Amino acid sequence: MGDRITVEEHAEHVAALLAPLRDRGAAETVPLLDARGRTTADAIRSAIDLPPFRNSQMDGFAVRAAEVAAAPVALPIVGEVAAAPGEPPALEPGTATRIMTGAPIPPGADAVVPVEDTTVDGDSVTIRRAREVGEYVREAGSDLAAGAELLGAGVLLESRQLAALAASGLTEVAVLSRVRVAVVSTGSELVAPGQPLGAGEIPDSNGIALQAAVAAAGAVVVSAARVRDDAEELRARFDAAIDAGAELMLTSGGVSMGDHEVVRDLLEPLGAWVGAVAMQPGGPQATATYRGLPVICFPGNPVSSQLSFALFVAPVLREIAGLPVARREERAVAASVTSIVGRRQYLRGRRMPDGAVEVVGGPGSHLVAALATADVLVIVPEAVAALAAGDLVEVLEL
Ligand SMILES: Nc1nc2c(c(=O)[nH]1)N[C@H]1C(S)=C(S)[C@@H](COP(=O)(O)OP(=O)(O)OC[C@H]3O[C@@H](n4cnc5c(N)ncnc54)[C@H](O)[C@@H]3O)O[C@H]1N2
Ligand code: MOO
Repeated sequence: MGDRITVEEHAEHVAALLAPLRDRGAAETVPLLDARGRTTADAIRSAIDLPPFRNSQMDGFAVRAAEVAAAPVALPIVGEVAAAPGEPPALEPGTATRIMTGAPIPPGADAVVPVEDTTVDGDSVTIRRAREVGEYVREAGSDLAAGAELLGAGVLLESRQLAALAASGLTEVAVLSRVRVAVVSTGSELVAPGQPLGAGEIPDSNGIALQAAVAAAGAVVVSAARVRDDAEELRARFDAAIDAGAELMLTSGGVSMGDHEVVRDLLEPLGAWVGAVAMQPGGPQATATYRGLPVICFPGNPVSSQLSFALFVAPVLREIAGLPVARREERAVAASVTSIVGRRQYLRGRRMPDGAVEVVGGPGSHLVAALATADVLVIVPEAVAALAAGDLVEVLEL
């Protein structure tokens, strides 16, 4: 392991390795309910007017505005139109038609008087308030005309965009395809979460964290596994992941200085970069290509591995998926903290109602439970040895 490289140098290195994933240009068509959180691949035009027909905005009476201008005016009630299939008959001059919200406006009517402004007496209605032409009438295409752009390309689909697609009669949408990722947890001590723990064993929490984080970054996990500290087992797992369609491999563990560093053992002879980044947690890192595909290797400690994904891989995957990048902001630290000069320290923090940020847990990279109570990373620059309560720090939203 040579000199430590900077966080920015490592980020650039990872981004360069992942650059080929940006040019996939691939799209896939998915049902609307599978499209939430995905990004449109193309601009989409509505084939129909929104709303599709002229309809009432109120429960009330469809009238000719000119006939009620001198309100109060009594008109005979002729017929009723509900929000239901079918075309209403034309409004006879000198009459009013009962109408419900969303019901088609009868031909000839040009205004709706809400029921609150009327008095009904048998078959007659007294319109107590005049209305302008067009009042409470929702014109066809007044939201969006047929043929107009409903959504642009690169739009993140949330429930409101899906509603607009459904309203225009679509059942599916072309979205950017997701980067296919393999997650490999290395370590002979690892067992599946929930398995009884033998002596020296721990649950594989990095596997869960990384799979969930990959999905949150808009990519998809196509292969997830644990391997023991055995380079051939890791090789077989990479080969299986490639068979499963993986375009990117992420590993945790096995990159530091011990005697059983499986990631180093397999990848260093293949030309991997294995080194150290001037940060804590997350110092030991590695990058490689395996059979032409990028492999990004995170240190095994749970905080280190989650943090490394968030800093180096998530921004690239999110950009590819069209998702917004994590927010950074400045906050005052609630209490004094110390740091290691020469390392960028990523402390775990929680934003407080008064706007300050409190550091939770210690700096240790094994503190998986404390990380779960954090909502930001508190970034202490390399040159800073200590911060006093009230000092401003940059925080990165988790
Ligand atoms: N002599 C040195 N020792 C270590 C150094 C160093 O520079 N010199 N760096 C330390 C730092 S910092 C880190 S971080 C770790 C990184 O080591 P590895 O990437 O080789 O990770 P492992 O040794 O495999 O595991 C470290 C730690 O994390 C636990 N772990 C691993 N995988 C998982 C998982 N999937 N889920 C939950 N926990 C996991 C593992 O049991 C270890 O406790 O090296 C230090 N040592
Ligand atoms: O850098 Mo290690 O990730 O501190 O624990």
